[in-house]
Amino acid sequence: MSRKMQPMEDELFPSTPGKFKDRSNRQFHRCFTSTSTMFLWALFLIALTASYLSFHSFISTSSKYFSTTWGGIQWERQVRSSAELRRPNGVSVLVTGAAGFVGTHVSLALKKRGDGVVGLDNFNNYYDPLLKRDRVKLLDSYNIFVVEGDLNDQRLLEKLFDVVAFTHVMHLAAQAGVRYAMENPMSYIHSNIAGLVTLLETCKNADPQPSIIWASSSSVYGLNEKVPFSESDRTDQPASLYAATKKAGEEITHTYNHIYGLSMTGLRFFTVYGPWGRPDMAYFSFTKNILQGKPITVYRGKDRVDLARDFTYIDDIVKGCLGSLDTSGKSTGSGGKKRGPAPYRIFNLGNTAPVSVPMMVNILERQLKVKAKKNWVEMPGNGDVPFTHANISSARKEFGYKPTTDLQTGLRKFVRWYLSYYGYHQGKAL
Ligand SMILES: O=C(O)[C@H]1O[C@H](OP(=O)(O)OP(=O)(O)OC[C@H]2O[C@@H](n3ccc(=O)[nH]c3=O)[C@H](O)[C@@H]2O)[C@H](O)[C@@H](O)[C@H]1O
Repeated sequence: MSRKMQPMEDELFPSTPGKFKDRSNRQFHRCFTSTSTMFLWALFLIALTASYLSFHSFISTSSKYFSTTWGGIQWERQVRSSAELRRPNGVSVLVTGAAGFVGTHVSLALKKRGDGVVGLDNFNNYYDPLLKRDRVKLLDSYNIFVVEGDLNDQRLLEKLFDVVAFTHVMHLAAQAGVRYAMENPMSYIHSNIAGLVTLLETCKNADPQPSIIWASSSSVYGLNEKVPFSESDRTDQPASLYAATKKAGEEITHTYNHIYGLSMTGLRFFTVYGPWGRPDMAYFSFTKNILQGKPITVYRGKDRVDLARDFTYIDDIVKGCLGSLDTSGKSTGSGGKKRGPAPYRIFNLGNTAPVSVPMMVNILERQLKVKAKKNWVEMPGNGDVPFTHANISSARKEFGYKPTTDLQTGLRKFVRWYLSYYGYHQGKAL
């Protein structure tokens, strides 16, 4: 090694100064040539490494969100069969978030009246994915096919529109939960902003364009103090990132309505509850804890003021979803071009009868015949609002929306479902 190195050292540091210039010139060229070659090689290696890394991160990001399980003749057959109409003038609906709480109920209701339904869900683990799988088993028994995939997978969305000319999209997929936004803010951007835009991009290009009905939220009213909340009230003071993404959704859908002629209906749901509900919500987690003899945390406002919600039963919400779908009016564009103005609507879907959280706990205690162990805690500043109360006159006028289930009746149905789903043995819910 050292012997091989010797000549090169000699060349670089000549022992005869007089010959230095000549040799150094030649050497300079050779040196320059080899430096530039090395430089090019280094560049090449850097580029190679960078492209490997970005490809690797693309693959891992994609595999996190995009499932490759879709496609193929059998898959297309399932999609088509699920979308088949079984009534004259039926509609074919793509339901996003079909394995979710509201998505499951709406899919069933559409199918039962003879409409074609195809579901889409990414089965994320925000809460127990087993519950989602069980909901899908129920849907499957009604021949509703739920495609596993992410809203941000535009190729999948385009494929679905290639296979079925959906007349409507019932867009219920979202990152839900008000307080979780502090833990995982980016999941809200991924689903409620990026996912929404990907869906709208696909819908705007579809020919024919579908009409879109989608889930906004009562949380957009944020710190609004005027009661009951009307659609024309202020919605520029969100109290959580969740609320902010839903409000952004209302603005984004307006843009697509304005530029591309997509018919848009946003539904502001008020604390929806019922059988097959979301385990992260208070009425659900309280039930679990009460049955297991564990304490529950009940938030209170300043000066020990009770918090209140306009709890709305799932069957009433389903009626509101179908009513708004049936009156949604057509999109006017095609191939990404608007041909005329299309409907842009926003509706509150609430119960118009707020109930305090301690009262909700009280009803649960009576239904479960178990006393709750309550920890009273001042409402942390984590996105909650003190109360919600819907004015539903717009929805009533447009499509006869009229909620009929009070909290007591609705919670009785929920508790019956909960006990049959999770089982109840020797005083312990499983
Ligand atoms: O209408 C909506 O648009 C939203 O409704 C729902 O949000 P919220 O109305 O906040 O429901 P939820 O979490 O059940 O808390 C209910 C009450 O219990 C209180 N609460 C909550 C948890 C707890 O441990 N203790 C407690 O007192 C809490 O302070 C609150 O007063 C959906 O989750 C949300 O995704 C969105 O759809």
